[in-house]
Amino acid sequence: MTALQARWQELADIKDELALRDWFMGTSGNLAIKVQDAPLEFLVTASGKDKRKRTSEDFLLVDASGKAVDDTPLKPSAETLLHCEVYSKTNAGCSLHIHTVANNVISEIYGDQGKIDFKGLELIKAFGLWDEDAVLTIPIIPNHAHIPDLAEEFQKHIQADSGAVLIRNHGITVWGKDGFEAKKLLEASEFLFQYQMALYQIHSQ
Ligand SMILES: CSC[C@@H](O)[C@@H](O)C(=O)COP(=O)(O)O
Ligand SMILES: [Zn+2]
Repeated sequence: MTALQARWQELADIKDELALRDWFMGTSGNLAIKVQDAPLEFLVTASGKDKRKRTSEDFLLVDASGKAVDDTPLKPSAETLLHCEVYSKTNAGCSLHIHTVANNVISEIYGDQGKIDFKGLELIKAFGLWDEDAVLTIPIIPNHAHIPDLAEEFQKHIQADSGAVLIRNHGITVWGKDGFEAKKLLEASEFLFQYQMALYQIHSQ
């Protein structure tokens, strides 16, 4: 199996798992996985597809600028530039972006603060935060419609080889060493958002 085939299968399996959670409503979401460095090439989801279906046209290979490497009628995700920022600034191997009700609601409630902090919750350990008084901060950025502007805003918050950024009333992008790590951060983030939303509802009664 070539590196390309191995990464394709890895990303297709992640896509299926996220689809089972119903995390691709209305064709939203996009996924990427690095295939090689120097020159950088990564697989990214084709734009506008029903990501619950598994087909041979789900992904295409793009370069560091997000352009298709091969001659193909497929269009890279509209948000490919965000994935480009991740791979150009870190050693991450996988980046995932989804829209959920919980991540949208949390991004709106805490959007004016530009971040949300989580403290004293077991699941922040998924981000490597093991100390009792550790705080997980997830930045929240404005949802610029112009993707180069969004990518510019987004890249300011890429400070490590793994992380997460919320885009206000849009969704979340996470990245990690490989598919397993990125999916772990995504699931942990969504747990934390659902928890916070439930708490908010109780407190506002
Ligand atoms: C159809 S709503 C979602 C899109 O506008 C976008 O935010 C998204 O996540 C998916 O776009 P795509 O171009 O399919 O990768
Ligand atoms: Zn999106």
